[in-house]
Amino acid sequence: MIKVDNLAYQYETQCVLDKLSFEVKAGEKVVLLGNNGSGKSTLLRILAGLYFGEGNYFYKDQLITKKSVGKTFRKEIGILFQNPETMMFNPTVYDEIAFGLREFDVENVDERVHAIAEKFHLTHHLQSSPLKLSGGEKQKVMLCAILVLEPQFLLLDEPTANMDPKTTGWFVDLLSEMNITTLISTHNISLAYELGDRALVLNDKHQLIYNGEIEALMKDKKILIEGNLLHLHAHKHKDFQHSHYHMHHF
Ligand SMILES: Nc1ncnc2c1ncn2[C@@H]1O[C@H](COP(=O)(O)OP(=O)(O)OP(=O)(O)O)[C@@H](O)[C@H]1O
Repeated sequence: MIKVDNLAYQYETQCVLDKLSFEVKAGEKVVLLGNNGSGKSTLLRILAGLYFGEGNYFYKDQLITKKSVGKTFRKEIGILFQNPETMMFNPTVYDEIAFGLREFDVENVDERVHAIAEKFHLTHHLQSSPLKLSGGEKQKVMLCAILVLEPQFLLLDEPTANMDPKTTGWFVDLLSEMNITTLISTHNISLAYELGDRALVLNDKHQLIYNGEIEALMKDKKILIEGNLLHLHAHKHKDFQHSHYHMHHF
């Protein structure tokens, strides 16, 4: 579905993605792991056609450049930002969900908005201002606004960051039911298992240091440490000092 070849990106003089190459095949659910600032959000924005880096990015074998990005690409790719508020600009939840449908001249807007709101348990909020909802509810509204367009490639940036355990469980089930190619960034390594089959790991030097099965990653201490997913912690219990590895779940 997508192929990235030697992709690099820098903000002014700071390199934040260093020559990444990987593919995501149609139907796959891939988890993107890495420390704060390793470049995950930037990568997702490039894949959504919002930023353009060096190297090549192909979507369905088409080279994506500023010039080649068209309406079909925009409709087929859905991106959920880490902070949902940055995507909200409509007066009601209804309008927020309907916005993309109207923009792309999709038929039966009202029917579609109500159907997805019901699935997401948001019907009672349809006339509310989206900004007045809780963090987790805002995330749900923006996810609805994306999914109602039936995207083919879904980019999710820390989608569970604002969700409580129950909503996170609901979200994991939703994701596994959906048959959409997905790349999802998270810090929560224990969730990685439930969110996808394959993992990509970025290190602090913004390089791709792992591309493979999540199960094998969990056993690869070297990569887990380099990706800051595992740390050696020293503890003191009374007079006894010891240290052990500790997995970072959040
Ligand atoms: N608009 C910007 N201008 C300049 N630097 C930026 C900009 N956005 C991000 N950066 C820098 O680029 C680097 C990568 O940021 P990015 O948000 O892609 O990382 P991340 O892996 O998503 O981090 P986090 O896990 O904290 O969300 C960081 O050092 C960040 O400070």
